[in-house]
Amino acid sequence: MKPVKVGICGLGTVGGGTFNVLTRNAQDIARRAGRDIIIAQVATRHPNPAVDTGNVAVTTDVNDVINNPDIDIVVELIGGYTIAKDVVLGAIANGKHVVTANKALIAVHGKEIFAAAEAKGVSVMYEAAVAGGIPIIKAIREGLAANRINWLAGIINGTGNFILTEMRDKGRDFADVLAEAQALGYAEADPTFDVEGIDAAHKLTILSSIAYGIPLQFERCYTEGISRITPEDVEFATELGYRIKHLGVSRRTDKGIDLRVHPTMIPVARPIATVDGVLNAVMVNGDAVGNTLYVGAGAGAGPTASAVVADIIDLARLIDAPAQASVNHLAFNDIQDEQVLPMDEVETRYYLRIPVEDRTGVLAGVATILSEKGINIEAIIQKEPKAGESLAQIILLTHTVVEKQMNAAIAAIEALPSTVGNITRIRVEHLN
Ligand SMILES: NC(=O)C1=CN([C@@H]2O[C@H](COP(=O)(O)OP(=O)(O)OC[C@H]3O[C@@H](n4cnc5c(N)ncnc54)[C@H](O)[C@@H]3O)[C@@H](O)[C@H]2O)C=CC1
Ligand SMILES: N[C@@H](CC=O)C(=O)O
Ligand code: NA
Repeated sequence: MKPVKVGICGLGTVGGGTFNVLTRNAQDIARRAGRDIIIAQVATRHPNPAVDTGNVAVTTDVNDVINNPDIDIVVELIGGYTIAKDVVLGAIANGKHVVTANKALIAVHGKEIFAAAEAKGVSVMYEAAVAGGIPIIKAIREGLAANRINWLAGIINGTGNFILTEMRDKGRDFADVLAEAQALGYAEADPTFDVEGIDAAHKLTILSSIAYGIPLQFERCYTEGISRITPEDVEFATELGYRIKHLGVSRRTDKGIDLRVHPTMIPVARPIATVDGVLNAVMVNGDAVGNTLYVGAGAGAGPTASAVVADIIDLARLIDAPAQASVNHLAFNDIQDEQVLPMDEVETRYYLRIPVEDRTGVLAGVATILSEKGINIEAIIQKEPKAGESLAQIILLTHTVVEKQMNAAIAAIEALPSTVGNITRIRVEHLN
């Protein structure tokens, strides 16, 4: 059978990994695809010392790849919304299939991109865009296709999980661990995307769309990062039998889809709570299957290339088939607009850390406000001031409460004369 020819745009961490995996595993890949897959051309601004491009044509102009009549599949591994979008739309316009790892592009411009692809009868594949090497898109879109998905929750940013793990296990400094994640090729070009939760929100947007058949709506995803987590909270969480993880959570509720990314305390007994380092993990609950859990490396050259190459193989196998043979870009034929629950309406449990004056009656004052707001306390501890300090801390866990009630309670407790400074709030999920 005629070989399939691939053009790779971007030869950085993921592009380099993709080149190397396609080359190293060429024989097995050909056996799986039913034909040879050949790298016809590469476009990159900078050479990658980890890659020997050998006889493959290398250019600095992506248009050479997009307009190369020999190329069947364009692989976009540049990142960002500008050149990457031109590459993807240009390739589609030229009737080429596309593989991308670019979650920002899919989450924000996916609607336009998929419409263009469908009009041209080509496919855009993006398994690497969510949870790196974990085949989570395939799992939800195909493996769980029989189910009504009730909820999903995941550690979907490798950089963030690596930072939290190193801070907890080795007491390392946030900035120092982030620099290491950048050196290892885990972080985004702009690392605030990792630490402020934007990257995880891109991924949750994509996962939720394919899980529930709703539009991609990144702008409606509540997003909070990990930059304000303190070593103190990590320590108290451990003492209470929890781990702090940066989680993307989406859930079908009577009032709409709950869509949020934020630091989350999870009981240590849940398997996802002990998924550490650059590993990602996604739990998906379907009405027929129950709970399922997927774990693997969420970032880095090899793991991400694993997903990119799997998409290339899927495309190569179906390259002569009619467009209808391919799975829908977002899993459903009809995308239905369901309301995304405003954050104020979300119901969850909470951890609060309240810095207070060290005197009697303070704990009772806090408990009274919570009771007035209808908030039930599950556990409460008062920590004496550390040596040389004057502030005590009240640490508490609540039962489930609506976010707006919790906001009102926090405002009232912060207004008490005995409260000194801001309250830290971390949402708690039991995931069962
Ligand atoms: N690094 C990772 O672990 C993962 C990255 N991704 C996504 O993969 C994509 C690529 O990320 P990385 O490989 O980490 O980035 P990178 O910065 O290592 O590589 C980007 C590559 O694009 C090239 N490039 C930039 N502008 C170009 C232009 N105008 N023309 C031709 N080449 C150009 C650069 O020379 C470089 O080779 C991004 O969308 C990222 O979000 C997805 C999953 C994991
Ligand atoms: N920066 C991302 C890369 C993979 O998507 C991450 O750290 O998860
Ligand atoms: Na994936």
